[in-house]
Amino acid sequence: MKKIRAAVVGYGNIGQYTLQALEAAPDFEVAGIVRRQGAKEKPLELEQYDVVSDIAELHDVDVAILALPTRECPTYAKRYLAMGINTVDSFDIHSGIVNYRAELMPVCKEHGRVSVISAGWDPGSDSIVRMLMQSLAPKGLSYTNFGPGMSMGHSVCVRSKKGVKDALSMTIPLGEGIHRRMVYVELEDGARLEDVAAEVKADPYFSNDETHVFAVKSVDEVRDMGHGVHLVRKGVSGKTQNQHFSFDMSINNPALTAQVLVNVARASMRLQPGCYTMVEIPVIDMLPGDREELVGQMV
Ligand SMILES: NC(=O)C1=CN([C@@H]2O[C@H](COP(=O)(O)OP(=O)(O)OC[C@H]3O[C@@H](n4cnc5c(N)ncnc54)[C@H](OP(=O)(O)O)[C@@H]3O)[C@@H](O)[C@H]2O)C=CC1
Ligand SMILES: N[C@@H](CCCC(=O)C(=O)O)C(=O)O
Repeated sequence: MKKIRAAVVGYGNIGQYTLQALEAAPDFEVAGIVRRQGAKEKPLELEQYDVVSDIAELHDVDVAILALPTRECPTYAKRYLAMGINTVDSFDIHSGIVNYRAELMPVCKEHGRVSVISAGWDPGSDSIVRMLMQSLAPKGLSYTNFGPGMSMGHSVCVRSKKGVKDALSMTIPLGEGIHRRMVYVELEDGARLEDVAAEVKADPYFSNDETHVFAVKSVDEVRDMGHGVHLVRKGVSGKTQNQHFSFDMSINNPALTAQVLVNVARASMRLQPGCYTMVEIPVIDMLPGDREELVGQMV
């Protein structure tokens, strides 16, 4: 069977784990890696692959996996869809997802392509669990409690601020879906901690949460990419109260995000043109293998 040709766009944390997930998948082949610096200083593990600065230099790309800072995803997605390439990304600004989907929908329709947005673990697989729990007890309360662990999205956001060389944002659960942000920054020479802290606290990624910013000598010495979630719902099924559901996981953040991106890249090849979030995709389309066999094994 013909393999799906996927390009990895951006070779940071998620990009590196995406390459591993593609190499482990039976139905994919790597079309190449797109980096801002192209093939300059090509890492050893990329020796066998085309590394380019523009996706147009790669041939027959079915799907581009955008392993980019969230705020860069819309620009790249629109360009690639217009080139006839499906896109998937892990855009994680929850309040921006509806608008982002509306922005990409006409582009997908015009070019007959598929984009799966906000696919990771949150937003992403957690969104499916939240929706399933809500359907099982339509009345009630749900809470998503993260961590403690490293948020890649929040860390990327802090790294984009002037005067920041490197950053780690840890998410600390306070209960009932409330979190504290502990941010560790390595500053550029001459940068002032109070200026950086003010910019971070004003950013929509942080502005709704209690946030503390600390300067450290080396972010590398304090970084651990573990994370997790405890999702709970207590509510009412039909007219019966006190139904209690929970979902837990403890994970390596970029490894899980990358696996989900590969799963939705696969699903993108099976969907009608349009822009989708994960809750809109049949879960079975995210797995490799024969549909009948999967139904037989897992239903
Ligand atoms: N939905 C979810 O569950 C999750 C979502 N995420 C999202 O994944 C995103 C990426 O995280 P992570 O991999 O840790 O980030 P990194 O910073 O490690 O990697 C991003 C890569 O994108 C490229 N890049 C950086 N800046 C720009 C720019 N301005 N324009 C174009 N390309 C750029 C670089 O690759 P190169 O130098 O090769 O060009 C960089 O290494 C986060 O922003 C987060 O929102 C992460 C985890 C979970
Ligand atoms: N989008 C997150 C994954 C979910 C955890 C989270 O949102 C958080 O720690 O705040 C990330 O970028 O790591």
